[in-house]
Amino acid sequence: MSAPIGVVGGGAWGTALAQVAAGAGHAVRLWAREADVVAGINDIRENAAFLPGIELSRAIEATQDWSALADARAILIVTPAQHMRAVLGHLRDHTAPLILCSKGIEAGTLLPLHEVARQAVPGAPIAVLSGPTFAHEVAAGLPTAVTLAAEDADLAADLAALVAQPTFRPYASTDVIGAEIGGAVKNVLAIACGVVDGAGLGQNARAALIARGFAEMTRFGLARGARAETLAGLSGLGDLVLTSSSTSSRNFSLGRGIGAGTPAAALLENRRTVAEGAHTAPVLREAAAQASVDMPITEAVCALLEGAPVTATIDRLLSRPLRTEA
Ligand SMILES: NC(=O)C1=CN([C@@H]2O[C@H](COP(=O)(O)OP(=O)(O)OC[C@H]3O[C@@H](n4cnc5c(N)ncnc54)[C@H](O)[C@@H]3O)[C@@H](O)[C@H]2O)C=CC1
Ligand SMILES: O=C(CO)COP(=O)(O)O
Repeated sequence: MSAPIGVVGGGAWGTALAQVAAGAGHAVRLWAREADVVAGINDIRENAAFLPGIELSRAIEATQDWSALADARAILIVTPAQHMRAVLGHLRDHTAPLILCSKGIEAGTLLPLHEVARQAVPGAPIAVLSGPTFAHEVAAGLPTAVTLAAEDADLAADLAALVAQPTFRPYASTDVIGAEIGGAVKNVLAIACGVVDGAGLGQNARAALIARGFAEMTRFGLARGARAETLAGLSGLGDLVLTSSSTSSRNFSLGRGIGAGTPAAALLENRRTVAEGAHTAPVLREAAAQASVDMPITEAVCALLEGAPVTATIDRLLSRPLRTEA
């Protein structure tokens, strides 16, 4: 039997990706933080806390023991973005490729996650997997496609082949920063689209917001070295279209609640699942200011998360001076 695939993170997405890797024929070791998640996967083949209702493959072995990942041929990293550096500290001496599947930018350093991983695990080649992928659909075997990016084109192609299935199609890329920025920014834009929905502003407004949001993503991405075609691909526009129009998105749902009048703080209090956009928004605002990129939608989302009134925030966005579209 060949070496197993490792997965770090027993949330919805880590569990769904473990199911994908098992479906591609691999033994899978899934490191999870919660004892109840480990017991549920090993004993009744279900992650009831984060991915209920999906029967998990017997090829997945859950563990809380880091040494179980020692012989992994590749490790998928699927923790919330702001915990990634701490979690990677446990893998410091690993040399197997790490595939980062989280979406965000590190607070404080403003670093994209592949640079965090490079610092934390200096001997490991780094790749990024990102795209339109609601965990419950992927785990149920419904089809999708993702971007799998690594600076080394051969590594990207090898890792894509490692996890591919007919219903899970990775497209290899060498644009690592592009794949990361799309996923991070779309979560913030999904909150904004949820606000428009919750406030009852209509479908035209949401379409306009998606288009102007994509312009915002593109400005920021290009300033940080991303390629335009990556931003217009699966990990950028593809994921933006998905999450900006569905209540299956935690970020969209958070925005919808805010738009309907519930304070953001109340919606964020005591949640067990992660809405990454709420963590990314203030970091993105700071990174945009540092790069001198105008991101009015991101600023509006930050204001709403900080408790600004919905109507006044939307009025401010709509009363910006008229400008050219380009
Ligand atoms: N759920 C989805 O459909 C998708 C999620 N992602 C990304 O994957 C990443 C993980 O999200 P999900 O699996 O959905 O999470 P989740 O919301 O299902 O579960 C929360 C996760 O956070 C972990 N966690 C909480 N506190 C922690 C700490 N102090 N240290 C380490 N881990 C901690 C929990 O162990 C659990 O794994 C996020 O960056 C998300 O944006 C990406 C694509 C799809
Ligand atoms: O990233 C996702 C789908 O690609 C999941 O979106 P949410 O985190 O908003 O649920």
